Amino acid sequence: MAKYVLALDQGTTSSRAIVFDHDGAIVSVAQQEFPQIYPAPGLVEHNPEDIWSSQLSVAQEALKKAGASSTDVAAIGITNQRETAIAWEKATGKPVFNAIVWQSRLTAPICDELKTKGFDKELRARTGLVTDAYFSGTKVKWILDNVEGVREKAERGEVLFGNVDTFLIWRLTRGRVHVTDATNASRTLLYNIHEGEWDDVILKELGVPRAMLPDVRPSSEVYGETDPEFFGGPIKIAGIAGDQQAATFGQACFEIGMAKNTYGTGSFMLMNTGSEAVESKNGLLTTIAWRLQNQTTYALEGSIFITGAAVQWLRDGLKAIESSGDVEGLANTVEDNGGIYLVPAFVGLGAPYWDSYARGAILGLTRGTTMGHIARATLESMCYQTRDVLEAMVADSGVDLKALRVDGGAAVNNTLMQFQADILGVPVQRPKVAETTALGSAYLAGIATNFWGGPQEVAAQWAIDQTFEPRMSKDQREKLYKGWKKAVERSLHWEQ
Ligand SMILES: Nc1ncnc2c1ncn2[C@@H]1O[C@H](COP(=O)(O)OP(=O)(O)O)[C@@H](O)[C@H]1O
Ligand SMILES: O=P(O)(O)OC[C@H](O)CO
Repeated sequence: MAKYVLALDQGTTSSRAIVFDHDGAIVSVAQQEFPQIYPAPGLVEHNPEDIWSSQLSVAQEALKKAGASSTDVAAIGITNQRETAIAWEKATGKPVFNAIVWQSRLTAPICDELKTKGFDKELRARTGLVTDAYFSGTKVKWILDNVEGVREKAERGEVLFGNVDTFLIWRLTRGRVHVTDATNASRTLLYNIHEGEWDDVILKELGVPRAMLPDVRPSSEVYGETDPEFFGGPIKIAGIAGDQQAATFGQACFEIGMAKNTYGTGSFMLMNTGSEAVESKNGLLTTIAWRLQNQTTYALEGSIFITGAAVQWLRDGLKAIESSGDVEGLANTVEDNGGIYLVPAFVGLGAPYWDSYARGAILGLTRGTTMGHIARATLESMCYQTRDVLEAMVADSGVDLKALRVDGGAAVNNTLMQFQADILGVPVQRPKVAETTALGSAYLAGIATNFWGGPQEVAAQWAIDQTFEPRMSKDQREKLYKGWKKAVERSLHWEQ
């Protein structure tokens, strides 16, 4: 009998594989970073072969560490950096261009044109998304328009498109399965979230041939089996979700009004809005949280492009710290931010500002400023941005958040989590299993293969590691936040 589920978590900076047991506990983990490609300021790409080879190798390593063979594994769940667009030749599986990463501003001019035409309103109504270079649709259009010969082949169905989930499944099944799930589809700017289909009006406007698009399936079902060669025998692929949706599932946010925030490269807050696709009037996205047996659950999302990546910049760019974990000690060399605000608009700003042309800024510098203040301002910027999206979420949903569930690589930072609770005025709950993204995709795969019973079993397994209660006075909280809003103002439209 199968004892485990294997989760493949293909993130922006690393590929991870985690083996979970029936209690939802981690049995083994393997992780590999892979190269980031920055062709020009504001552009970010990955080599799809790096994505594939790192992901396959960590999957094999995680199974080996667990001492597991293919028959020990009930299923594989796939979760992925979302929106990142890949196109490849059907016959050979060979990518026709680099993966254009979600962060890349490459298609900002295409988005400007769509907005000038007024098509942004159609896009918002049909997809729940704003017209921004973040999403896959304009990236696919760019590849079709700029890589020679691709458009003709795509029209004949000889070049296929997929997000990272689709590409990995194509490779794992040796070209037998071309699918995605509703959560990933809802991030493409090509999918009608109300009708549950690729949207012909949008496909026509962007000139994207339907023949190149994957089948859109629920987030939990058996899509196919891995080629026996990879893991010594076939394993069912039975769960797919974009990483932020998978984390929302892994955090057991099953009731309307429950929300989680993930602190990785960027931060993404999702609030469950049930069977209703709530339209945002405050700069958030309406997205699909998951689809189980054709029942769609929606969410409001606040997507923040840079949070943990600003800590990486302190490490790699400024060389102020040796490892990301050192930021906490450096920030604690000072008592407060000393009036410093850092706006990490390195690739523009996402929710709720949606300004591709904003750029990073450090404000309030004096002769007394130390690297400690800058480190503190970096951590605080993660929390202020989260407050920006939480305010929008409360305004859109009418729900007063009782607690925020947190996860992601930076959530281990207690100083950060305490400041987050202080600046929101809401308790912050960190769960025992911090790998909620991988866990969520494991649950989706395990539910499809009867390894787990359903969401109620997931909710029963969720447990708190630590709660951070707000301790700051309201006056102090509002004063600090006012300073942030002023700093953001200064960074907007910088490149225009
Ligand atoms: N102790 C820490 N304090 C603040 N940020 C941290 C800490 N540890 C890691 N990070 C940041 O968290 C991010 C890694 O988180 P992870 O969830 O693995 O990201 P992703 O899935 O986006 O690649 C990095 O950007 C890193 O700088
Ligand atoms: O890879 P992560 O964890 O930074 O997540 C990226 C998001 O899915 C982008 O929308």
